[in-house]
Amino acid sequence: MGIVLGDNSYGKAETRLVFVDRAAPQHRIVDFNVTTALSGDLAATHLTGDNTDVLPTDSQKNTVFAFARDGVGEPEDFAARLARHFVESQPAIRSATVDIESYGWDRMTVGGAPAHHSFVRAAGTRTASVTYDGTLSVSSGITDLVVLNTTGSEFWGYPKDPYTTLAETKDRVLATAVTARWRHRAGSDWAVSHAETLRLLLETFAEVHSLSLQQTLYAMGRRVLEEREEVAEIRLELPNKHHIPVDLSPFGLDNPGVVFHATDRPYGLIQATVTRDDA
Ligand SMILES: O=c1[nH]c(=O)c2[nH]c(=O)[nH]c2[nH]1
Repeated sequence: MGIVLGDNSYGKAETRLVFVDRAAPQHRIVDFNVTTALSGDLAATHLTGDNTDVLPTDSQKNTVFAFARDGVGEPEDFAARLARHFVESQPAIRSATVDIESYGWDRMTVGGAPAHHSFVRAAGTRTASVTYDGTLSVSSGITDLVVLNTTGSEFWGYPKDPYTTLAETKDRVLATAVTARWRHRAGSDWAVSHAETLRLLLETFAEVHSLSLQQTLYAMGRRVLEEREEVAEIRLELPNKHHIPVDLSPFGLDNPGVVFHATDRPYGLIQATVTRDDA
């Protein structure tokens, strides 16, 4: 029986980096969660414990902070800088992936004026994932973006087997927490590309009259590919955050679509990649 080492990588997960830009009286902040993953000729450490080629994960964490000294810019650019650095400075490293979660902070309004140094956490988390192995591949995304339509959603026409109890509906609450990740086929202004893609995802969620969350998902992905030519493909993961109408008849009350039980588990999970047929 032969035993061999398969795919492997190593890095520092979840380095929490906060950068405060004090250049103007109105401060700005960047709040990242950075994960590095390096791979290459790393058999020696696995097989014999020879660490000649193992840049410590502690050094990787330190690099994240050192590279932030003069500003970090867009998450895609910061991830690319780091990924390139690890491959170009470490002979054994062939490929580096840097994942960043970027938490948004909105400036507070205090006494009707924009605050100088006070912020409130924004909804949703922007994500970027960059791999450098001689060429750069860049994906951007969003996670934990919770959205809800109070109407404009139906679900009916499904098969009924002996275990089906779900009532068909022509009007339900549709809610989800969007996780989306899209691969770029060309570089672009990352901030604009992200803001516009997010706008398209949200607008489509709001505008589509939904016969299923699957239909909504596909429409969201399709709209992004139609309007953002820099995007090669997009993957969406949409948990169906069920809102179940409560039967109030035991209390002698009707419920004309006003009282719901928002359940958190279990939840339907709808996932798909929407791609170009030339991607
Ligand atoms: O939009 C939906 N898709 C499903 O596949 C499904 N299944 C279910 O129970 N409710 C729903 N809703």
